[in-house]
Amino acid sequence: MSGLIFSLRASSSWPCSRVTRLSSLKLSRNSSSKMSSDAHWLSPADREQLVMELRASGWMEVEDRDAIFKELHFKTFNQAFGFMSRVALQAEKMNHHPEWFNIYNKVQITLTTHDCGGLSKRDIKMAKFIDKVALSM
Ligand SMILES: C[C@H](O)[C@H](O)[C@H]1CNC2=NC(N)=NC(=O)C2=N1
Repeated sequence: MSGLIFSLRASSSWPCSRVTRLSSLKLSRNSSSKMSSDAHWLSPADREQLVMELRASGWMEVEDRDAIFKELHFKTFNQAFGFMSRVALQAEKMNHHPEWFNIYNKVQITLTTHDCGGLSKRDIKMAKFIDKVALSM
């Protein structure tokens, strides 16, 4: 994927400042009764392993956010929109929605879990689903 829209950090360092992470931890701890476990923040070890696996298929860490980003290119707008339709149905099924932007045959996707303010298992699951659908188009 060439021509990324903004600079990304393919970094192995921890993406959030400790203060940011502590405040989000308080957030997730306060609302944990409402959130299922897969919407909780990934542990540092899980995050490192799971994000490393996704990097292999073109996902990158977003600068200054605990989020992952990927730009997908399709042959036509119809293919891109068909891809987005399938992902949209999965997003509704999972109650986990991407932040995305479509320009003709390109789809830019950012995944993060708003309820916990960072990456959770839901983002990993959605990223793997996105890769599977993209390969089938
Ligand atoms: C109220 C609703 O269930 C929540 O806002 C869901 C909807 N979709 C979501 N999508 C994402 N990416 N993160 C969330 O935390 C999230 N929460």
